[in-house]
Formats: sequence, C-alpha cells, structure tokens
Amino acid sequence: MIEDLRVPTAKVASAGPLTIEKKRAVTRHRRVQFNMLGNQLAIMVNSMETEIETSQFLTVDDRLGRLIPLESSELTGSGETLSELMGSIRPLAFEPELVPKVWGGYRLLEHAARQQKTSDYSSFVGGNEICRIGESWEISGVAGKSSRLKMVSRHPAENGQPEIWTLQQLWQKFGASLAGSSFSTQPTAEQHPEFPWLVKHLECNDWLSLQVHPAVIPGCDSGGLTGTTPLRLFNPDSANKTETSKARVELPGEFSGKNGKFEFWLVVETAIDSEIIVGPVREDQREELAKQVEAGAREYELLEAGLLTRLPVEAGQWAILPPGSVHTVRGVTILEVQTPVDVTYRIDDYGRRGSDGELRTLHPREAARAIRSGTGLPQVSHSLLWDSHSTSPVDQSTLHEQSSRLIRHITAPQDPFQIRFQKLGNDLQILNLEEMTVLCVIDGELELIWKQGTELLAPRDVRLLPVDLREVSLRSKGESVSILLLTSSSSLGCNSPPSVPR
Ligand SMILES: O=P(O)(O)OC[C@H]1O[C@@H](O)[C@@H](O)[C@@H](O)[C@@H]1O
Repeated sequence: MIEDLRVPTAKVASAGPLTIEKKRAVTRHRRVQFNMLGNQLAIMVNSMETEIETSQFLTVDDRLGRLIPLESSELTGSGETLSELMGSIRPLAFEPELVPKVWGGYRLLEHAARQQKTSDYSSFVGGNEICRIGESWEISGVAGKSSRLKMVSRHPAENGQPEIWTLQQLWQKFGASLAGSSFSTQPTAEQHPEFPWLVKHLECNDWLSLQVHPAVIPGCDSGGLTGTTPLRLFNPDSANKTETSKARVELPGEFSGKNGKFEFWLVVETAIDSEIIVGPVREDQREELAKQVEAGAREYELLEAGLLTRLPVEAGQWAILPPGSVHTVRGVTILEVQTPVDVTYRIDDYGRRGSDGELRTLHPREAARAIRSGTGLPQVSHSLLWDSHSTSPVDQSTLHEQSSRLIRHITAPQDPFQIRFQKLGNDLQILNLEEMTVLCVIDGELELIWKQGTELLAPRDVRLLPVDLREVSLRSKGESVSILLLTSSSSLGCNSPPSVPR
C-alpha cells in the first residue's frame, strides 16, 4: 500500500522537469521515485532499508526518476573563482546522464560502463532494470537536468562530503571564467539565464518519434497539459501496478515566451538500414504539412504526399534542424547539439508504448503550430536532400584544408551556435580560446594539453573549455583524430572563419 506521500504542490515547467516543494521526500522505509511518463507524473515506491530525508527543495530528475537537490548557487566554502574551486583552471568534464528511450539501444550503456571500468550496468539506470538507453546527456544546464561536474572540489563541505557542482551552478557563479564577461549569466528579474547549449549522444536503434520542435514556446503551450492533473502512482507491489493519488500537479496557466529548439546532428555511426526522414522539403509545403499533421496524418501519409523525404545516411553526414523542421532517424548514433529547450512535439510514434505500458502521447495541434512558425528548412549534408540543380542552401559549410588538417565550418553565422569540424594530424596545434568552447572527440585519440596538465581523450569524450584557460594544444595520438568544436554565435560574424594557428 502506498503511504501518505505528502506531495503538496508541483510546478510544471513545460512538459519537462517538475519542481516539488516538500520537506520529506520519503515515507517510512521506502524510497520514492518520480518519473514523467508521457504527460503524467508517476511515482514509484521501492522498499528500502533506510529512510532518505531532505529538508531541501527537490527537483525531479524525470529521466531516471531520481531525486536530486534543487539547483542552488548558494553553495558554501567554494572559493571565489573557478580556478580556486578546482585547484587550477582546467578543461571541465561532466558526468554523462543516461536516459532510457523506447528507440534506444545498449551502446551508450556499454560505453559508460567501460569508462567507469565496471560491469555493473544497473548503477547507470538508478538501480532499475537494464533498459534501452537512447540519450547520454553530456553538457546540460537545463533546469533539473544540469550536468554534474566530475571533478571533486578542493573544498569539502562542512559535513565532510565533497560538493557536487552542476553546470548551471558553475554558470551562475563563475560565468565570466567560463565564457568571458560578454555573456550574461546572472539572473535578472525577467530572466534566469541558462547555459546556452545542450550536448547529447543519441543511439537511435529504432525510429525516433516523427517530431518537431517549436520556434517559440508560447503561453499555455504545456505539451498538451492544462489545468491540474492527478498524480499517477506506480506501485510494483500492487496488483494492477498503478494507483491514483488525490494529490494534484498544479500546472501554470502560462509559460513566458522562450526561444525555440534548434538542433544539429552529426551522424557518428550507422547500421545497414540507417535512414533519416525530414520535411518540409520546400518552403511552399509548410502550410500543407501543418494542415495534414493537425488532421492526424501518419508518417507514411506525409511521405506519400511528398511533404517529407526519406534518405539513407552515412557516418560523417550532418543535419541542421531549425525549429519547425519535421524529423526522425533510425539506425544511427548521433552527436547532437541543441539550444537548451527540452520540448518535443510528436506527430507519429508508430504505436509504441512507453515504460508505463501506455501509448506515448502525440501532439498534433502543437506540432502543426510549430511547423507553421518554422524558421528554415531542414538541411542534410552532401546535397542528399536536394538535387544539385536546387538553389537551396543544402551544404552551407565551408571547407579549408591545411596540410594534414581539415577544418569545416558547418553552421551559418545567423545560427544560434557555431559548429566547426576538424581533422587533426599528430603535429601540435594551438587553439586560442577567444570564447567558451565545447570540444567533442568523434574519432581517434586526442591529446589535450593545457598550462598545468594534459589528458588523453577518446571518442565520445566531451570537455568544456573555459575561456580562462586562454589556450590549449591539441594533437592526435594516432594518425589522425576528428573533433567537433562548439562555440557561441557572439564572435561569429566578425572572425569567421576563426584561425587555428600552428
Ligand atoms: O519523443 P522521442 O521520440 O522520445 O524523442 C525525443 C528526442 O528527439 C530527438 O530528436 C532529440 O530532439 C532529442 O533531444 C529528444 O529528446
């Protein structure tokens, strides 16, 4: 039987993370886990030996249903600068967070286990049963899902436990060390600046939902949720596994406008049947696509109508998906960079059921609205999407070859972030950090050298390079290494393409 969970109120921000204000997260001898299943909050009650108490506010990590402390920039004993906090300034590594998905696989899980030299996979899924993992969040400042810094602080908290910093906390406290003073990282009355990028690895073993992301998250756009909704409790001990609580989630009537979700995908690995579906193919199809989506059209109908196109994909191709682009993909692992908006509207999910056994929710109305307010056509590299006579800006990247190095600028200056792909040889290259940079290793081994240290990075390793590092040196350990560099749009227009001096 489920005991009194004493959940007073929960505020839902979009369909994403919940913030629950409560003094006791746990009933006697039971651990309570929270999970967003579709549009419902599920609460899972596990028998536990010990009681977990917290006097803090909690946020709900809706990926694995774990409770995590609410973000706070009020950590104590932490030093005044990033350098003091960490002993010295260095590239920042974060704990990857694995997210179960119906379309996922086991490669991200295997990779995480290899990294930590463990064969206990269950530790990566919160002690739950091993399941398909679709996403590994590498760099995130998204509220309630902010990445945890791998390094332990030099200053243990008073209770002797090392402090665990999240990226969002670092961003708010040491924003200038990370990004320079041009970035505003302090909250104002109107806004609470989030870390500007979200970096994930995706393993899409099966098709993602056919989906679209919004250009703007308008008022009342709560992913289909309005008013209040009863909490659904998942209880593994009860016969029908679920019970309904009297507690209700209070949904805000309005969300303030927020910039939408712009996505970049680099295809890293493919299978035999790797394919991508995107649309609209032409601007003049946007309204028709929106109409059919609103009327509940399935993927095959949209393909038959020529409103979407289906293409084979290979490793090394990339896709640029501005808000309002309809897309899905299968048979790939992907490095994904996006603006930090965790809102997806599903058009078709091929009748799949989520971990709760229920059909995953579709959002035809919201999806149609997102398509109408789209800000550009989806682009897939290598001119695969449009034929060579087309004037569409299929491949807007510019290519520079310098001896053993190859540099490709993928994004356009007006895009919300800048992506640069580089292939390096084993001669030393100096990267001047004029702005905060995220470094992702795609293929090969990379030696990363900075003033006080050096580190050997492998494929799928991701590091945040604070601007205070000033410069790092890069060198391939083998014949060559492929890396992706992510920077902001701020300095773009002026010094594009940025130089990488020897
Ligand atoms: O709604 P599902 O199918 O789970 O897909 C959701 C996922 O879609 C992908 O395209 C990306 O946007 C991911 O960041 C997102 O989490």
